[in-house]
Amino acid sequence: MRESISKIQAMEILDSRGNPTVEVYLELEDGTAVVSRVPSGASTGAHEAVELRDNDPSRYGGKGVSLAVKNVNEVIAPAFMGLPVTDQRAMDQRLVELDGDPQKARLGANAILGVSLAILQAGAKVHNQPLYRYIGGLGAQLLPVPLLNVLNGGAHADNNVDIQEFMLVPVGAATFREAMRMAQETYQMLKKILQEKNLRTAVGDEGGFAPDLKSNREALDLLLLAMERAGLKPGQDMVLALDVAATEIKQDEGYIFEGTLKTGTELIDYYHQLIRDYPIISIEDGLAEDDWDHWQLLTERLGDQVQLVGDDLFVTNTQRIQRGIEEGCSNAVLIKLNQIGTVSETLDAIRMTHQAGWNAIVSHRSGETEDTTIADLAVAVNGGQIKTGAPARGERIAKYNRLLTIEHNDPGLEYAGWEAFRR
Ligand SMILES: O=C(O)[C@@H](CO)OP(=O)(O)O
Ligand SMILES: [Mg+2]
Repeated sequence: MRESISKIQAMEILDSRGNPTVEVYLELEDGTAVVSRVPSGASTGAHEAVELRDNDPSRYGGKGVSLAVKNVNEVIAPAFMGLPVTDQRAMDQRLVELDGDPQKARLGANAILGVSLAILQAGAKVHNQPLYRYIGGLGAQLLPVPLLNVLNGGAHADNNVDIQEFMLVPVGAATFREAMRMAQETYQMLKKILQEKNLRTAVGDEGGFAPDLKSNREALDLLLLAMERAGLKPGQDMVLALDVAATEIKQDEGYIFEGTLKTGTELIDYYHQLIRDYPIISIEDGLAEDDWDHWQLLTERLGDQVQLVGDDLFVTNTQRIQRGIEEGCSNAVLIKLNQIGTVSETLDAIRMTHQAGWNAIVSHRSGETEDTTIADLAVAVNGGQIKTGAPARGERIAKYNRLLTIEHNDPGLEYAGWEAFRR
């Protein structure tokens, strides 16, 4: 059969941080060939599927992925020869069973995801459809609002700012193209303002600037200034989103925030004041991955005023999302393919999230490649939002360019705009 797999071959390549990651080449009987590349996080959650690294200090300081590559070539490839790529769910199920470990620790989620993504791409080619149509069918109608990380702190930068990501959200644009122009002009203006103030314009892992600042509020003030000087109205044309990545600042007794130890409740008070003072539409990981009680309190207090996104809390895992829905923890889920390891399980996580009336935000990792699958995924599931870094650096731009192309080629799609936040 022409859609049967005739070759799967993995190799070690490098991600945007220069760390090794997995690339998978897959070929069908009829010669159709595809390549997938796997991303990698830095502020990873403890409950994520396992990214298999070699732990051999003589290669890449122990970060090599030759074991994961070997697992693809020697374990997965032989088990998939001759199988058709068009039943994604069956293929993913087979991958999950072949591994057998709930966290995919045996073969590695990086090995498994590489194959799952390659199968997805090959399936789209067999059907002669763009990836977003193949995944989403005729239901795919929305171009996502980009959440652009333009100022970095935390684990993604070498500065003294403790919120990991400050993001621009161009909700007021009429099209995706206009959203990118607004974001790009604000990003360039921010650079100019930093230069005027003699602040560093070095960038963090996702392309956002990483200046040393006195406080998180100073960062927010700079962003508002940049918007205004770019001719935009904060709160109308553009709003802000944060990823606190609070798991990274969690200690046994509380959270180390702005130099002092704070309780979960004090952090919630802080966010409350922050959303009164700034046009913030979304706060991700405001609390740590296992602090369910404070997540519940946060949602009770602020859930009707702001989007509260669980990233490390849920790790794209339906068991954890289910608990969050039952206990009223957050009202949105960050979606990362490599946190769970297969395309089908990722789609299940999105479906569960949407069924609860919550938002699903498709996201990159801080370590990325030129793979653009997440751009198509965001369109396919009508997620309405995508988080994929600054409007700079090739590996982030690749996703934005893919969305510009999709918009250009398919005038039937609509930019989500404010609607994305009114689920
Ligand atoms: O925390 C996050 O949301 C991500 C992506 O921005 O970072 P990392 O990939 O390092 O987990
Ligand atoms: Mg996060």
